[in-house]
Amino acid sequence: MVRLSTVILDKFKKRPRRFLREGFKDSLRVFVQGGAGGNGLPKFGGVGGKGGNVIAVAKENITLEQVYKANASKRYIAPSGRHASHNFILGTPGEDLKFEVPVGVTLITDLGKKLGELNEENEEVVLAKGGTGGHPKNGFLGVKGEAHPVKLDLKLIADIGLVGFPNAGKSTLLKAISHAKPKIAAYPFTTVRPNIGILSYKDLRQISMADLPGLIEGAHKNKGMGHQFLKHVERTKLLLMIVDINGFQLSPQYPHRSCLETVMLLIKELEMYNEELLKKPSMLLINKMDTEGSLACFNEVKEKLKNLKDSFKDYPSEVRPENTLKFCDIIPVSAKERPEDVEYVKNRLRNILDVLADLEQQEKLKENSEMYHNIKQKMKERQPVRV
Ligand SMILES: Nc1nc2c(ncn2[C@@H]2O[C@H](COP(=O)(O)OP(=O)(O)OP(=O)(O)O)[C@@H](O)[C@H]2O)c(=O)[nH]1
Repeated sequence: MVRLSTVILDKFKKRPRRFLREGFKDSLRVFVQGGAGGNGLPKFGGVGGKGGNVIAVAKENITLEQVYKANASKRYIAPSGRHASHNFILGTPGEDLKFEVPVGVTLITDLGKKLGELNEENEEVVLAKGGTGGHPKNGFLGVKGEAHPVKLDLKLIADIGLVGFPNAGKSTLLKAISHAKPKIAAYPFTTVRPNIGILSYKDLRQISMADLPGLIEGAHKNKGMGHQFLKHVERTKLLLMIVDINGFQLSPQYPHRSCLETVMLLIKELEMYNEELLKKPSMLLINKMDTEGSLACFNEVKEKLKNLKDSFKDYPSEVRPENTLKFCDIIPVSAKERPEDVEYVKNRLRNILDVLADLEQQEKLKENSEMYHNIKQKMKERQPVRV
């Protein structure tokens, strides 16, 4: 009887949701320890070998999931240096232990010290230094290597970060505009991990776009998946916000939000996460413009969207952000029904990114010429005095 009820209970037991089991890993905590230095040999003045360092090396096309699978113990301990001996008066140093991590990882200790950021293929950061070998100054005793846990915090590097509440059409747009194959369904939270799509242009220019899911009203209070994915926006050059012209309602117990309210709420969530995000260049897409009554609705809100800050006063504080994003473009589209809209958006995105790149270049040149000017000035001041 007991067995029977266990079997029945087992059947109805809430199963873990698939996405929770196979979740996208964007952080991993590992333990690193540099090798100990070998002892010296006082009798002959021998010096012990230095311990090996633990080094993280950035690689494209590798995920944190793979890093974890490659070493489930999550311990990286570099070999020690050899002791000095009669035959080898200088102990052989321990080899460095290198392991691969994805490009885009920031390495932080538990005390919050940032050890480095890996943004380019083959870049390296030393996570734990090996100890020095024993020599006269340390009494010929090898020193232990550094040892501490390190958090590998992955922030995707994409040119464009796509944000919107669930069901707005993020996946539909990403699929239409790039080669990505995200899941699409008529219910919220289909996307539970960031998807990256590549926008390819005829002249072979490529732009990456990350669909950042899971954002809902109240995410800053850790509702839903909270701000889990918003950290990825920090590294994008352009924010692409997408909202449904018909507004949004998470579920019947939540209020229905109009299109304008949705835009405000999204800005509010970004602001609550990091107000610096509001300084990013951005573009707003009003989606599902093929649905009934959408044009009338858009004509009604168009001006308000252009002068968003002026509309704030008409809305309660729960909806209203303190500041706003400045949209370079506000474009009505149908991501699902009108490929021409998608093509237009694709070209506008490229134009904005190209302009941004030009500005960045000019800024760099200005900085450089200022730097040269300063150097010249300083050199003049320090010219040797002729007697
Ligand atoms: N009529 C219409 N439906 C659309 C349009 N774009 C998306 N949809 C539909 O809206 C629903 C949600 O689309 P998704 O692309 O999955 O939305 P999402 O924002 O990625 O949703 P999450 O994965 O929950 O974050 C799907 O049923 C789509 O077919 C559009 O332009 N017009």
